[in-house]
Amino acid sequence: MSGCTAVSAPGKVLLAGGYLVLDRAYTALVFGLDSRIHVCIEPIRTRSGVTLSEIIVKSPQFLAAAWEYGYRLTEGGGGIAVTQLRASHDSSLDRNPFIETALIYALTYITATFPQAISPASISILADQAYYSNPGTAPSSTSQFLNFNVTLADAHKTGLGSSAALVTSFTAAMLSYYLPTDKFNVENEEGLRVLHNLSQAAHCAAQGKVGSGFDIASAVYGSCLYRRFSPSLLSNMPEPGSPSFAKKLQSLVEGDTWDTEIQKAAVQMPKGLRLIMCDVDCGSQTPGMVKQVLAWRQKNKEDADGIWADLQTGNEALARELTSLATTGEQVGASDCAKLKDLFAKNRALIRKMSVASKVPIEPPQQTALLDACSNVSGVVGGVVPGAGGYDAIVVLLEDKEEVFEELKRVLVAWKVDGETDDDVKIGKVGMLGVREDMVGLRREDPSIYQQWIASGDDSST
Ligand SMILES: Nc1ncnc2c1ncn2[C@@H]1O[C@H](COP(=O)(O)OP(=O)(O)O)[C@@H](O)[C@H]1O
Ligand SMILES: C[C@@](O)(CCOP(=O)(O)OP(=O)(O)O)CC(=O)O
Repeated sequence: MSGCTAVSAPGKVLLAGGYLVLDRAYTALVFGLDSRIHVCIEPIRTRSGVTLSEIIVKSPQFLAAAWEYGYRLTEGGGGIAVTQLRASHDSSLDRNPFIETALIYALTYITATFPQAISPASISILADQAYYSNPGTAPSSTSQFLNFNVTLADAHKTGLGSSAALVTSFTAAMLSYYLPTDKFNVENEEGLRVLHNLSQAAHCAAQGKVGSGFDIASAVYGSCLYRRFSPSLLSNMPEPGSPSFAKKLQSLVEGDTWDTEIQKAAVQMPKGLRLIMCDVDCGSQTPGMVKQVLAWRQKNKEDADGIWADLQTGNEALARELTSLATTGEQVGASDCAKLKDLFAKNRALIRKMSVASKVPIEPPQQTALLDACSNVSGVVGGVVPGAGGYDAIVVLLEDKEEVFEELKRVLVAWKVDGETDDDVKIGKVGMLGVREDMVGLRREDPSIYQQWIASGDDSST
């Protein structure tokens, strides 16, 4: 595994501050998770010694998940352009916009910062199980990763932020591989700042929209209190390939115009507590929730400002209480959690107020019933619908004890919704995801953990 560079980035859960975080006047509490997306990059090895001018990207846990790119420096400072290559004449092009955009942005930044002829490379992506609910199979008893036996399009995502973790670890792996450590190092603050800014730019470009970016922030920095960057920073970026794109990207990424605020110390997990994520199977999903909430807010400024201000106060109090319990360093038990319980209940009431007023099912009645049932389990502190809310997930804070975990699991496994609901949405099975919070963001990995996955990455056919 010599010449290999490997990193991983965590998934996320937005415990508090959904919708508010879209506006710089408010903040959000985001927890990184212990489910990670790993990226390993190495020189392309060929038996014949032929050198290919290609970057090959593979996601070997999925069927037919390989993307090959040719690359060239464009004229007029437009940066690096990539062309996806077909595996054979008759095969169709299966594009992966997140990989393609991260590749263009990373190569453009690399060549602008440290001009060089980009050497061919092979990149492997490996995701921890919890990102997808498809049952995987282990290729061997020692493998940390599973084969999902489906294509990426058929994989069922659990909403942990796979594209943000992917873009962040892909970008970090590329920059670490092609740049000398005095130009980029994930182990120092400046390296993380560059990684954050470049990953935000690439992720927004791939998504075709500028979101709050909390998912990229937690992929880079781990759990934190997050205040977003001004959206105008990215909405004014030119298209890749257009004149001076490379210089503009470099000065955007390295410049001091970023106003993101990351407070790591303000979000902590007390000793003796943990988070659990639950995936809810449901018959329908509500598209455009963000659009609808923001449209309602614009038309009902006064009502919305009141709810937003109360939620912000509650969210800050929640962060303060978690941090204050954590900083004692003492084991926290049920008797220490009365204030936390109260804060969860108050925040949920405000979210329901927002939900009813905007007519957007952020915490719909089906989720209220489920969260109430979870909150009644002895040892559970509270739960909320994370992020944008809706029908498909909940996050629960509980005492980190086997018996609490088992009792919660029993309630969830048996969960079914009886009776009619106004919106005709039935939530089905509720599953616990094998994840918990993790404070650590992007980190280097030992490439030997991928050995059995990337041995097949050798391009021995050429
Ligand atoms: N393991 C993976 N390998 C390659 N691409 C991936 C992988 N996981 C996610 N992606 C990319 O990210 C996209 C999913 O992103 P998105 O819809 O934003 O979901 P999420 O909410 O999980 O970020 C996929 O369509 C694919 O392009
Ligand atoms: C509404 C939001 O503030 C939070 C959405 O959080 P989710 O965790 O629900 O997001 P997805 O992973 O994109 O589904 C929008 C934002 O901050 O961009």
